[in-house]
Amino acid sequence: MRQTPTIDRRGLLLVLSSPSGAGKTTLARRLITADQDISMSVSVTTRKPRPGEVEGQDYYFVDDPTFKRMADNSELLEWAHVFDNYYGTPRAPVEAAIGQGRDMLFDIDWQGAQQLSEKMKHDVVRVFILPPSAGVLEERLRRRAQDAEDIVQQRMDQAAAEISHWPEYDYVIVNTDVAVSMEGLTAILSAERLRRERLNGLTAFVRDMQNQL
Ligand SMILES: Nc1ncnc2c1ncn2[C@@H]1O[C@H](COP(=O)(O)OP(=O)(O)OP(=O)(O)O)[C@@H](O)[C@H]1O
Ligand SMILES: Nc1nc2c(ncn2[C@@H]2O[C@H](COP(=O)(O)O)[C@@H](O)[C@H]2O)c(=O)[nH]1
Repeated sequence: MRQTPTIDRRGLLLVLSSPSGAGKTTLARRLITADQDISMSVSVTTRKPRPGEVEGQDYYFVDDPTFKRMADNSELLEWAHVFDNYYGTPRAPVEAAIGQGRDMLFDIDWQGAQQLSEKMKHDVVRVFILPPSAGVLEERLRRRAQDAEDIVQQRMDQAAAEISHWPEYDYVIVNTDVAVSMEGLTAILSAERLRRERLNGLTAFVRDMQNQL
């Protein structure tokens, strides 16, 4: 059997944003399980853990002074104030992954997506997840049953503002059915991995071939 040659490439940063409850955490978890070549960026947050959330897996849960110190020391690649709490992306794992040609997945809001795009423009692929309707969004927030009523209401109140950022993204997926959304997401990832600009081993590969011709 003929083998496809391996061509070195830069890692990419796949960003998922959406109004709260549209399903990005659900899609992110599935993608991480299905694809061994992408790993999750674990954010730091001052939010309290939800039932079942695991330290170091869902988030690094810290207090306000710790978050401030990390931001002041440039340990965060981006950070934002979202729904009365601070959230940020630790810098070191992202820089290591990119250099080693590994991909990273981000579940961050539009402010984080903007900051990441400014800093690492060509490495970032942005996907906006929309719910099928406002009614379904509210239903999902309630069915998750992990936030108090006032928090669900606050997130619904913010949904229109969040959604207004969709034109800043490279792709948009309407998350009606998880399996169909996953097909879209994996297609995006496969195509983006093949982009010529990311294949930094391509020049050497082609030159070798030309020398053999
Ligand atoms: N396509 C779908 N069909 C039905 N339910 C879904 C779908 N996608 C996600 N859900 C459910 O909707 C709820 C919210 O999903 P999830 O927590 O993934 O949203 P999120 O966008 O990550 O929210 P947040 O921004 O608050 O973290 C969960 O209970 C999840 O199981
Ligand atoms: N800018 C950033 N936004 C982040 C980060 N981690 C999560 N988030 C976003 O916050 C809201 C709320 O999340 P929840 O877990 O409390 O429901 C959601 O939109 C996330 O995408 C981050 O590091 N930076």
